[in-house]
Amino acid sequence: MIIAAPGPSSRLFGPAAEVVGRLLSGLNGTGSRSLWHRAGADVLVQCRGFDVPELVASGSVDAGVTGYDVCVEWSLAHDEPLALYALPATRTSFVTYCTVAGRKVETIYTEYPAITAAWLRAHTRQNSARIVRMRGSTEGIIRVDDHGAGVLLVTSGQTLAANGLDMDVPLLATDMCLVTKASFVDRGVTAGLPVLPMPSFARGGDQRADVVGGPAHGD
Ligand SMILES: O=P(O)(O)OC[C@H]1O[C@H](OP(=O)(O)OP(=O)(O)O)[C@H](O)[C@@H]1O
Repeated sequence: MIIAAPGPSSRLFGPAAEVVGRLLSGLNGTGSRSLWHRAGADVLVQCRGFDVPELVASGSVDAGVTGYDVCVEWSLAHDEPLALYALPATRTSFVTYCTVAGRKVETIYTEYPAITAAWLRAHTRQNSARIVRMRGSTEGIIRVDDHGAGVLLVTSGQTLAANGLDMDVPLLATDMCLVTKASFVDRGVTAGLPVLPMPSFARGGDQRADVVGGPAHGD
């Protein structure tokens, strides 16, 4: 089996290494410059966390470890379900809508355009808002645009506060998860892991802004 996981340049490397070490026994040297490693009959390939869902969906790897947020974003953007499984919590963060109280929001800056669009559709809220895609570090532009809001990752909340963003609504909780194709069957790697559903606003059922379990930021 080939498993993809965030490499040493990723903020998820530490938490991912811990999880992957439990999934694949006999791994060595995962912090070196080598981005592939043998573990008995299995192989670990290291990459950017946000590329893991694509590698899984394409069949290039059998399974991946990355953030639940990244998997949900990929599934919504590609209209393709993936099988997501909860792993032990390492560092839970929240994908959060934020702005400055009282603003008339016209633009939403986000690294989650598909999640943002699904959430807006589910809540028939700010449907006319323009969505501008970013790769992170969105708080500054949100703050200086008088009609700006954002959907971004919040861990401690310190960055929100430091940039004067005082209104926030969590859309979903995120932590590390295991991802496979929906058709993938391997009792070994997924055994005993709870299945993670998509957020309710993306399922078309319960329309509340909910907080569903899962893992961080996939880079
Ligand atoms: O709530 P806090 O604990 O303050 O964390 C939130 C910050 O962390 C993330 O940034 P990251 O460190 O991943 O950098 P990037 O977004 O610029 O890639 C996120 O984009 C926020 O900017």
